[in-house]
Amino acid sequence: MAKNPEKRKELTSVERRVARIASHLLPSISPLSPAPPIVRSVASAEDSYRRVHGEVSAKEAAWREVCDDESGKGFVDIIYEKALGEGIAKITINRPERRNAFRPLTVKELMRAFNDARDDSTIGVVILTGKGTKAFCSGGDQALRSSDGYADFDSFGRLNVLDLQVQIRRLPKPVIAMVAGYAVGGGHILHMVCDLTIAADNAVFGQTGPKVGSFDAGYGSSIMSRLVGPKKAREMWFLSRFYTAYEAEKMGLINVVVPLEILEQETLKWCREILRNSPTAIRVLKSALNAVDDGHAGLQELGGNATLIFYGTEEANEGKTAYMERRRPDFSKFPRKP
Ligand SMILES: CC(C)(COP(=O)(O)OP(=O)(O)OC[C@H]1O[C@@H](n2cnc3c(N)ncnc32)[C@H](O)[C@@H]1OP(=O)(O)O)[C@@H](O)C(=O)NCCC(=O)NCCSC(=O)c1cc(O)c2ccccc2c1O
Repeated sequence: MAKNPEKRKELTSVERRVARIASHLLPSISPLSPAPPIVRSVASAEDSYRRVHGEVSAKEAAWREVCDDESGKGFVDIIYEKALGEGIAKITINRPERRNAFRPLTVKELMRAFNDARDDSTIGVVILTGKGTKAFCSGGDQALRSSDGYADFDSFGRLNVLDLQVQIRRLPKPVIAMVAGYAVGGGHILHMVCDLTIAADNAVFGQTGPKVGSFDAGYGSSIMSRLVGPKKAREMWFLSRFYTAYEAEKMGLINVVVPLEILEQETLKWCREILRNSPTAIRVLKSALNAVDDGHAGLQELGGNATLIFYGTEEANEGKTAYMERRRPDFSKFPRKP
């Protein structure tokens, strides 16, 4: 035992730290001994991390409908809402009589709402969902399918949901798919391009393309393969079966399954947890997690974030100020960090 009181204090502090770390670790399990019951230690339940950050509220949100955006066109196929006093936007596909199948107009409105949520600096997270409990989205409206895509009010067809997929992927805020009922066909791809998926226990997931003469060889294939692995992705596309929420969770296709009755409550909790965290950290992480798969476009997004952060520094400001003052910039005081 150290005699010096300072040294003794230091030793005690080290011992306490080691004990705290040890309490977070599971005991090692010998292959011969039965697995010990996993007991959550009181210490870890009351650690400083939890004391500081604590639980988020599970209260209902006070939704305020956004009836229009700067285009002044209003919304017909979607409902766009923002939670009063919270940084949460909710975009709902509102065609329940068609199991929330999308037509070109639906997609255009979704893009306008996502654009608004992106530009609104009070919004930190966006929920995408479907009206009612029977479907999140059943994909493209097959009644409007023509030889060149989907046509509603135009004399030509479109596959404009592909632009929406890219928009969600590049949105610098997390997008959460809140899924009740069917998420199939192009609707299944929409949940996959979202950052997180929270599913009700009645949710059903799957691709239908090969049964209805369609396929998505873009994100619909590549992201799926990333999520569930190449073998399972082949199974999902080639057989075009449907999967329960629990099967989807096991496959890594979604984040969590909750009872239908608490779907929105749980989604709001996830939103609130995200909103407590650093928006810049979340923004850069989203682009970093996508960068490797999105090639040049992914790097551009990640690189743009680096520029955005750099513009806030004194070093970057010296460059701009020198230009404005018609003088040579002096970067000599900025360290070349190791
Ligand atoms: C989703 C279902 C499994 C639900 O079955 P359920 O028995 O519960 O309900 P009904 O079948 O009776 O449907 C009620 C009502 O809704 C209509 N409806 C449902 N889905 C659609 C739809 N996608 N298009 C049009 N209409 C739909 C249905 O006809 C009923 O109407 P009533 O008038 O009879 O009441 C089941 O509905 C189902 O299997 N739906 C079809 C799913 C599907 O195949 N979707 C299309 C896949 S292809 C696609 O989405 C797609 C779109 C794109 O834009 C792409 C772009 C680029 C590449 C690929 C794309 C792509 O693949």
